[in-house]
Amino acid sequence: MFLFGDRPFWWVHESGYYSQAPAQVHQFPSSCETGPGSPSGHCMITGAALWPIMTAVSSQLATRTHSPWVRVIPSLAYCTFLLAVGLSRIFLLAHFPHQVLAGLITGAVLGWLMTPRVPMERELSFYGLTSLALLLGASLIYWTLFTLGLDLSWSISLASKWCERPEWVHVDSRPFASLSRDSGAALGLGIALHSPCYAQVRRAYLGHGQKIACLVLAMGLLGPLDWLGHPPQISLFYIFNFLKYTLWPCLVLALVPWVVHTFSAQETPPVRSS
Ligand SMILES: O=P(O)(O)OC[C@H]1O[C@@H](O)[C@H](O)[C@@H](O)[C@@H]1O
Repeated sequence: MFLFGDRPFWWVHESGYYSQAPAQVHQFPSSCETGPGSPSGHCMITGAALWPIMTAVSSQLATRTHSPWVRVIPSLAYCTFLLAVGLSRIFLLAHFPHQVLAGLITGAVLGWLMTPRVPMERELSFYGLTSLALLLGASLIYWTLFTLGLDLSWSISLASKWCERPEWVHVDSRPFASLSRDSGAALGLGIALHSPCYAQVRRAYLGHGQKIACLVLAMGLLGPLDWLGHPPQISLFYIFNFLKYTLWPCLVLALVPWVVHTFSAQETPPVRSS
């Protein structure tokens, strides 16, 4: 039940503490999150996702510099950025401070635990089954609790009720949107890692210029792809969301590097052997 925290933007109205003198709260387009408040998803996901980057940069610096001050820069940047994310979540009334703290700690622990365990060498069936287990497991828990009288969508109703503007209640903040995203990404990771494009690029060496080209091309493709796939019907949205996030790892890990590698290999004149 501790995962069911209220968010401040609806709690001020629902708690009854301010029934005598109604509180005026200022909301923002990103205040109206529809999931439960505890722990903060932004802090947790950002903390977990940046952990491997922070540790990789730290170890690079450790091998290249002897200054202990330089080596702590990645950790300081990590903490400062997360602090900013956490403060912004509180400022927006999306969270109470303890929910942000719980998100920060959970994110760092997840990053620390999962970084050495990224499944890169597993069979495609492993990724497919992981995706299926996520989808079926969460749906089963949802419908079982729903049948027992516990509606896990309670937070969507409260967010919709107390959000200042209906257009600020984003459908992609719903818990099932996260589920379709994560299960799609798990499947996409497997497809990408087992694709012929990835098999070619993993043996190739990409120079700095090619890496920058990959980044630019990936950003250029992911932007429009993110914009697509917002059908008004909720079940269609989940299906589109799943497909979109299945495609993302395929683009980023396999297709884009393959295109850049193939294209730039044609541009580079072959090295003559003496
Ligand atoms: O709990 P917060 O900080 O408002 O973050 C909510 C977000 O948390 C993320 O974990 C989810 O993937 C998003 O879909 C969701 O919008």
